[in-house]
Amino acid sequence: MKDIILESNDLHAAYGQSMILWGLNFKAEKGKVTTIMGRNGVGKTTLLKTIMSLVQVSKGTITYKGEEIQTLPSFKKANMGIGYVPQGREIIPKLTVYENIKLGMEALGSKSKAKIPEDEIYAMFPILKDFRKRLGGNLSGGQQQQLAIARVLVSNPSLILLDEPTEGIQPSIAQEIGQVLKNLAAEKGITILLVEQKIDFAKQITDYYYFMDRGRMLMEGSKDELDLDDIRKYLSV
Ligand SMILES: Nc1ncnc2c1ncn2[C@@H]1O[C@H](COP(=O)(O)OP(=O)(O)OP(=O)(O)O)[C@@H](O)[C@H]1O
Repeated sequence: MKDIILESNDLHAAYGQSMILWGLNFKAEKGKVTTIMGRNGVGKTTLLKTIMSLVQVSKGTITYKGEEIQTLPSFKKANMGIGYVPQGREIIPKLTVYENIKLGMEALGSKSKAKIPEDEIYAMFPILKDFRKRLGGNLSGGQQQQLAIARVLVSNPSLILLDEPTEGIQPSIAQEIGQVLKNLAAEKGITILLVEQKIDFAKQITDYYYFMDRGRMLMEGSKDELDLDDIRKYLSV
């Protein structure tokens, strides 16, 4: 049987009176990359925010490692091993690269040790080692994205949610980031839930796809089942 880490059932979420997620069902399997695609404004970011309790669930459930988590606060979810890399990265511009990474470690508390130590992080993203003392705000978009992933990694996640990590970054860095994410899933068993609009990036790393439309899942399938040309057409309509 597949080892499902995260699952939603009949998930509804709204901003005030405006319902955005309308009974959404999906699953993310352990150690796999699950990608949610869909046109602008269909609710992809809202879904990740709802998983993190930044938007409240109005109906339905979210289950993480067999436990219902839809009513838990964000910090608790972070402590349970759910890492979130939001759109726009949200690194602290006035702190150095090292200090930004340290913030991720501090989230663990003094007793725990990062399972992925700093050395390993620097091996994944060598540029962060070179720029350890540089201010976060002085990094390029791609370097900031790498830093945001590094910061989440030192907090020992079992699951990482990423919101359009390739937005506004050059293709060669996007490819490097894709390779790191793929390795984290395949070698460390970390589950990746990715929101992405760029099909060429998604194709590089995805095991299973979902396509969202107006707050519902419209289509799903494994990388072998889906015809990516059809998807391309659908996304560009
Ligand atoms: N804070 C908010 N308050 C009210 N409505 C919002 C808020 N944030 C987003 N929305 C609306 O919710 C809908 C879904 O937005 P969301 O950002 O989740 O879509 P998305 O699929 O991630 O799109 P994009 O790719 O453009 O980020 C949109 O109609 C958007 O205008």
